[in-house]
Amino acid sequence: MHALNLQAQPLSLADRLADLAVDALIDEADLSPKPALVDRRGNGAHTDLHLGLMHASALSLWPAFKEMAEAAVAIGEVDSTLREAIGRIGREGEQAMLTTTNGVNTHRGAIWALGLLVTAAALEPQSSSANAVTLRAARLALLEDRYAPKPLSHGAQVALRYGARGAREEAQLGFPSVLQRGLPQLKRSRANGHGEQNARLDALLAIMTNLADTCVLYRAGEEGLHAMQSGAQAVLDAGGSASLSGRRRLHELDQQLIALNASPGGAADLLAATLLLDRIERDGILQGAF
Ligand SMILES: CC(C)(COP(=O)(O)OP(=O)(O)OC[C@H]1O[C@@H](n2cnc3c(N)ncnc32)[C@H](O)[C@@H]1O)[C@@H](O)C(=O)NCCC(=O)NCCS
Ligand SMILES: Nc1ncnc2c1ncn2[C@@H]1O[C@H](COP(=O)(O)OP(=O)(O)OP(=O)(O)O)[C@@H](O)[C@H]1O
Repeated sequence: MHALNLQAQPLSLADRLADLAVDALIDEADLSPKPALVDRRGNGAHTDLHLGLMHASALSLWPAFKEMAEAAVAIGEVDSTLREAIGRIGREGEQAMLTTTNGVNTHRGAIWALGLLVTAAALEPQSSSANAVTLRAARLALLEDRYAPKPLSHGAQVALRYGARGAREEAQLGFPSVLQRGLPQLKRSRANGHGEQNARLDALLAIMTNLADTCVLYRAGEEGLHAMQSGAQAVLDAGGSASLSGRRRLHELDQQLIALNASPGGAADLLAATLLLDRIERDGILQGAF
């Protein structure tokens, strides 16, 4: 008779990266109080989203992130074959998301940003600094996907109206909002002893100070975008989320953005990207993986 083998199986690299991506999405959704976004307190400016839906959506994306990482390992270099493979997997992931949420867009931008980063990380797990991973992700984002449909998405409408190129440009430039805003602020606020949740809120605010968020532009135009950028800067200038006057400003910003219907969904995606890259830098990808 054989004894039952209860030893945990080591995770594959793709399993580990999919875990990290889903964790980053759940950490972003749970972080509270985020201005006008879905969080533990409520639905922010959204009528069709809630926290349970964000969690279910994040979990539904695990197979897509795993498959993207596997494609990176199998193909092994940044080329059109890999670009088109992850494009197809991303679209399938989006269908899984829409099936889970009954047609509501919970994570479209996140599939794009985190999908590229997971793929880039899996390509060279030994080279996993945020700089190196975002550079590979940018090279992938610059390649054309011949099979990508070109719908008149909200982002495309905003590009026509305001000239903002949104999620695609952010990735093609190597995620400057993450490298130059989110990650440095996360580290600064941690170093100042502000506590992890406040450091994450400050990182989100730092991203919001400068982002041309197409969700905000679509819903609230340039007035909404200005309110988001200047309001986020005011919170940081007042001492950030950990200070009493920063908290007051953050509450005002939340109220103002909700009144304008200006939900910064693009900034939320880039916070999730920041958390993913921070975790990869701190813990490595290979830990727990083979
Ligand atoms: C590039 C994407 C995001 C489409 O962009 P587009 O601007 O046309 O679309 P849409 O308005 O639907 O949404 C973009 C989403 O990006 C996020 N976002 C908004 N502004 C920004 C910004 N400045 N920076 C980063 N993300 C942003 C928001 O969550 C927003 O909802 C993507 O969905 C896409 O084209 N996918 C095709 C499939 C593919 O190639 N996938 C690759 C798998 S990794
Ligand atoms: N915590 C969050 N709350 C709200 N949106 C988020 C959050 N995290 C990420 N997002 C991003 O915001 C986007 C959803 O924004 P939005 O609802 O404005 O999208 P839309 O489909 O363009 O608009 P609408 O709902 O007006 O049709 C998603 O693509 C998602 O990636």
